Amino acid sequence: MPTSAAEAARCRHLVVLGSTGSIGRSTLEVVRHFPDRLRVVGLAAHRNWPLLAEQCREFRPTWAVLADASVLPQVDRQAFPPTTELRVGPDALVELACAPGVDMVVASIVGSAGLHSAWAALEAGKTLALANKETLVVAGPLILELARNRGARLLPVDSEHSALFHLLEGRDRRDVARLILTASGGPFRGKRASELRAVTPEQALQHPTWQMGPKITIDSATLMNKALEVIEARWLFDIPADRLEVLIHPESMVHALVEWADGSVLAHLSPPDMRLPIQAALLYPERPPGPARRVNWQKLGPLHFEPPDVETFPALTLGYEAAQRGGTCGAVLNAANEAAVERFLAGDLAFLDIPRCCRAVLEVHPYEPRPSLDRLLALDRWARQEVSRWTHAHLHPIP
Ligand SMILES: NC(=O)C1=CN([C@@H]2O[C@H](COP(=O)(O)OP(=O)(O)OC[C@H]3O[C@@H](n4cnc5c(N)ncnc54)[C@H](OP(=O)(O)O)[C@@H]3O)[C@@H](O)[C@H]2O)C=CC1
Ligand SMILES: CC(=O)[C@@H](O)[C@H](O)COP(=O)(O)O
Ligand SMILES: [Mn+2]
Repeated sequence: MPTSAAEAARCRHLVVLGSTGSIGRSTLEVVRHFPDRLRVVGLAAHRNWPLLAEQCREFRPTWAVLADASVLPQVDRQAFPPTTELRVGPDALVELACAPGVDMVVASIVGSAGLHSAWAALEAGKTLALANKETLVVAGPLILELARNRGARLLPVDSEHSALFHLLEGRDRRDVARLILTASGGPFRGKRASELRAVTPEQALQHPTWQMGPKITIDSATLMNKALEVIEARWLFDIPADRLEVLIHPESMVHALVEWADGSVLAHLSPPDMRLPIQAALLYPERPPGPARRVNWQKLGPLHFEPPDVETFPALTLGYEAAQRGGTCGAVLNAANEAAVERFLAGDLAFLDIPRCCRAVLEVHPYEPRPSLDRLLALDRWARQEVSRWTHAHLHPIP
């Protein structure tokens, strides 16, 4: 806790949305490391009330939210400290995102379910530490316009985008030739499509370098994560898709590179540890020593780079197409992918069907170049129904 008035004034008041997930838990590790600089005033989860209660007992926030109200009958209110007000439902989540006295909102809910609360935080002028890439994939231009209009700062947490944000800071964007995002290649790097027909969720959930939640881990295996990141970067850095490149880098030590017009390249290196980009956002613009692992240059060994295999991993091509066309494409691709990943994890869809199904939905969707937020949300619902139809029409036993 801050000990003087000066320290208290420097202390940032945080709300962590999705505190029970992988990014949420890493965020709380960073907070634990900086008790004088960061104070948690609100925590939110979907249904995992035992972990939320444990986090509340440690961090003593003013508010806690469970976004899924149907979990309420199971909740033991005595598990929460009496000083924490527990609220339930999606409206409570949105209210928490714009609560008074909150400086920064960490958006670490997974999927487009995180969009409303991220939007509310920006609308209220809060600084948004954005891990939830789907918010920008679905509604990038609207989100950036909102942030501009409200004078709200948007700090990327996604490791590649955090790296690019810091590499580009203070530089003249007109001198950028290309932005390069690295990808680990996932657990199936080097495989041919014919070897991936019978992939199980357990195999696809074995990420080689990062410990993450299930949805993004499957996205890494299909390379859809990089597809979403191309769209995220397209809006965040206002750069056309043909100047965004993806490079497979299995060590996940280099997160992004900026190639300047004169041919020089700046790279961002750190071990694969999300506590670093999270800390960079929470304490921005300062970079004090924190809990993240550091590069050991003596033991680092060789770093490898290779082009992505888009024949085996066609999701990446979908990302480029959606980034180029813009409009409704991001929302439709994202929702189709979320629904397809859910079905794959449930055993209803084969691994190779994830990008096939996404392409089919993207191709038949009623494209609009400048959709409203309501239209994007309607298309999100529509795309999920289309995935259901597609799955039923293509039902075949998974070998
Ligand atoms: N994990 C990582 O290293 C990285 C993640 N990201 C991005 O960060 C986001 C979070 O990822 P990750 O932490 O891995 O995901 P997890 O699945 O680990 O955590 C998701 C969190 O969101 C909550 N949640 C899920 N659905 C809802 C909902 N409908 N309403 C409210 N809350 C909900 C979960 O609550 P509950 O526990 O109760 O289910 C949980 O707290 C994603 O957008 C991902 O792409 C980006 C870069 C790296
Ligand atoms: C940690 C992070 O930012 C993830 O988005 C990561 O990039 C996923 O790994 P892949 O590089 O395999 O997609
Ligand atoms: Mn990333």
